[in-house]
Amino acid sequence: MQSHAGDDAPARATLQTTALTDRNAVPRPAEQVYAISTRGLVKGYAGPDGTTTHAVRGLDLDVLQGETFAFLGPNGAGKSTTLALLCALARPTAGQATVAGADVLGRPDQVRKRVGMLFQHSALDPDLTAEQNLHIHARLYGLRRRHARLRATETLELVGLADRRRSPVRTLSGGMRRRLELARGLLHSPRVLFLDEPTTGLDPHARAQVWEHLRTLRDQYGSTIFVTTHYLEEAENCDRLAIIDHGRLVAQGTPLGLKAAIGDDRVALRTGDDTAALQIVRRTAPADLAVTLDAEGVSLRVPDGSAWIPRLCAALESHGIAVHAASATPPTLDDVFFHHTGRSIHTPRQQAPVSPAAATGATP
Ligand SMILES: Nc1ncnc2c1ncn2[C@@H]1O[C@H](COP(=O)(O)OP(=O)(O)OP(=O)(O)O)[C@@H](O)[C@H]1O
Repeated sequence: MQSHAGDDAPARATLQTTALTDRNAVPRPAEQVYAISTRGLVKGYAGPDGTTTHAVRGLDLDVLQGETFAFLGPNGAGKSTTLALLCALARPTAGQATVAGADVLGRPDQVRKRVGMLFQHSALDPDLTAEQNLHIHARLYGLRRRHARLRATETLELVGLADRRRSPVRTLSGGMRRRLELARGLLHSPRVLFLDEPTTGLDPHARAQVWEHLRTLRDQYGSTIFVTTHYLEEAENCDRLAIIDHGRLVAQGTPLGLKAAIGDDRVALRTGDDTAALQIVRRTAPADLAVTLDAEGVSLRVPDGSAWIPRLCAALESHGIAVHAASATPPTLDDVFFHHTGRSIHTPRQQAPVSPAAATGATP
């Protein structure tokens, strides 16, 4: 396994010492410190009818310390289950994971102490004030009374709620409640913050505010942030992302890198006669390219899409077909998802494959 945030890291200390004392030493790249590292992580749920739902199937994941990392996948892909495993709230069926320097199987108590969590469902008491909610949670985390008060004040300021500290939670907007949850998750200064779909149900303005605070956390405090989401634009906000589908990791990288790997632009044409246009475009484009017709018109994927537009328009117009609109769009993260899974992230999920529990127990 790699070294982790929170290890007593003698290797890192050695590296720094070497750089200071040995001028002839060959410079080495800074050692990468992982806040989260998993190998072959599996979680199966036994069903009453003797089948097993494999929610997570052999996950290998590395998240660098200080990184904002998105875990992107459609409903039922296994995101919440992975989060529960990484926060040591559920035991893996197989595999291993180290989070904030502690092993989730060997030291689940340490993992829980070192991470902060924001669940999909609110853990706030609506009748207590923002401040009272934080005090209670700080005491539950084991913070002494004075320290609890101090951290409540600090975290309320961090999420922009200092002026609402005496407001009962039920009077706060949905966005403010999410930010208060964020403050709650930060009370004990966690090394890694996990957020399960933190902006689901929020309007775009409130969503942007939550992200503003997450970016502050990363930029000012170097926090490691792990966010599950099915919003493509949220994954775009992150330093890196992993795409999960049916419990398996299908791709991992930076948003730019993943999109660049797809390469091709999407060219879409709206014409006076899309059915006839489909045939002309098929004859004009290279033979191995798939040209499709849907509600948005005729489309195809080609490298350097904008260079193809004049060529296709000329071919269509020479056959008397008027082109009303033409566009070339670089790949999106949904295209990346499509490339790896054969469907859009917004397509309703097929029934997850199940297998007889007795046959495996831990089969990914
Ligand atoms: N406690 C459980 N018992 C049995 N099956 C479960 C349990 N929890 C989750 N599952 C199943 O495991 C699979 C993955 O679920 P999970 O909640 O991890 O997905 P998700 O990506 O977080 O979905 P969502 O975005 O809808 O929350 C699904 O098929 C789900 O029905």
